Amino acid sequence: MEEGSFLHVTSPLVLSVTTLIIAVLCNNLVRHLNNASKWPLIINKESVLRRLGIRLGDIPTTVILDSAVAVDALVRRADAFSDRPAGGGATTIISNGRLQIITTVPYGPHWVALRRNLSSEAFHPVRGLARAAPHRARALSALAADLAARSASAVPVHECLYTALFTLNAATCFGDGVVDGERVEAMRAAQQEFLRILPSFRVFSTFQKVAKLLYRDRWNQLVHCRRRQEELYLPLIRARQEWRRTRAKTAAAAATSYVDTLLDLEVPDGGNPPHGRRKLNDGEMVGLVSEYLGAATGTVLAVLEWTLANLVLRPDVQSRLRGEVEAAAGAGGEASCAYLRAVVMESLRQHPPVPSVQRHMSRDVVVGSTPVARGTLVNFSLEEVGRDGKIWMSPKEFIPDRFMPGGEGEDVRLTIGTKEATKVMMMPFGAGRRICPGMGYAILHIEYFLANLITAFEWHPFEGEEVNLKADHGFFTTMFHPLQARVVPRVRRQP
Ligand code: HEM
Repeated sequence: MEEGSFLHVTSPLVLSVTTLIIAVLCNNLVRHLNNASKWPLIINKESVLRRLGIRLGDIPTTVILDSAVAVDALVRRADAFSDRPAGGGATTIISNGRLQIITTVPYGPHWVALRRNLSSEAFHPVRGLARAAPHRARALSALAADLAARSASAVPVHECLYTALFTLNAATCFGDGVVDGERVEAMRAAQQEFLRILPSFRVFSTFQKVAKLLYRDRWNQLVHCRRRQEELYLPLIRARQEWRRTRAKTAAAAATSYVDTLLDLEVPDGGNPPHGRRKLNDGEMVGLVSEYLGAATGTVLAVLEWTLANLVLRPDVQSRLRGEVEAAAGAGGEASCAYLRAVVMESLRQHPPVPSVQRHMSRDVVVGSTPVARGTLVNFSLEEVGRDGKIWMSPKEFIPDRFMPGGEGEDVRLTIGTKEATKVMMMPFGAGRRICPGMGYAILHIEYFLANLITAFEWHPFEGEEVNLKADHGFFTTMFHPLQARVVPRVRRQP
């Protein structure tokens, strides 16, 4: 928890000038010392700045670990807890706040338009999710072939899942027929690199001019990443536009892609008269596409990898799950897969890929019994809620049965609105107005891939490769030691 660093307690004008001077001096000093020294580099800008009390990008933060307090704030007092910090995403940073994506846009009509478009248009149960079924089937069959081809050695599960999920999300994003394999691979590499370095761009979210001066290399890297995304995404957006124009008659039968919905969308123009609407511009489209590909791939991938790792460690859970899925398939898909859902819930409880959610206070509030000043960031830990020993029995153990009838988590729901807010034991998708709009899409894909991967293959530890559940807290929480497994194709019995 960072409390009121130097940058937040002095008048902004004095501060900017002082910081600018310190920044230039510090830059020169560090360069001089590093050039003069014949020893390996021991001084860096961060350490010098921190000693001077300057932490660019830091905002005073209050951390909330208690689920009841979190729900009270996020759900019951949503009016005060609806915004994330301004300038918190690459698109917003690079455009100096002019361009917004769903994650960063302040609560209001622009947010409503962007969010409704994703959850009600792109993820419409029939137009979006159901019509994307062929994309899902293709991605699964390519993944199964990839796993089978590698089954003689330790399978790098993360890598295989990444390729399959990114290809699937690129198809649901840009639509059928406009993305070829080579371009998907280039986009995957660019997006993976972008997410890897994204947390380091936080320094630009406050005092951007000073930060740009101090971290010029990092700024250039950010600009380079965005250019690369524009080079890759804009031609596909144009191709889809053209495809829609020429294939207008048959287009009604095709799946609605996210880009289709963005091309149709009109957002408030924020001008005068107040009710004017406008189309999205190129910068906004690139930002929204990047948000979609990043969120839809990284989260689902993390959940699948954590779940498979736990199944490798727990052959008993694995064979029970396989038995349930095969029985349901044998019954023509009529039977429900309660245990499958329980396994996914247990994985989300223990390993939420997004470990915390943030809200930025636009006025003074009290959270629990803690007064929180305007301008503060409130950080709600989702990880702590799911692992709270006061709520869960043996919280560190992987026990899907806790979500089965009679278990302590039997009634737990993931959608947390006012009705469900009485019994909140986990909230991996957040809560309140800004709860994740991709929940349905994510659960559909996690269960689809898990059910198929578990019936097509047996999952074992690979000799000499320990399954280690240590977490890597990057942009998403993933496995610090990516899963390497022995994946054995199963010979399915003929019905
Ligand atoms: C297992 C999968 C996923 C998990 C655990 C997850 C988790 C989260 C969490 C915790 C938040 C913040 C909620 C809050 O502040 O209260 C969030 C927001 C968001 N998620 Fe997800 N997510 C997942 C999948 C997806 C998918 C598939 C998409 C689709 C593109 C997506 C798009 C978004 C967006 C756009 C937001 C910002 C919503 C807003 O500010 O209104 N997520 N997600």
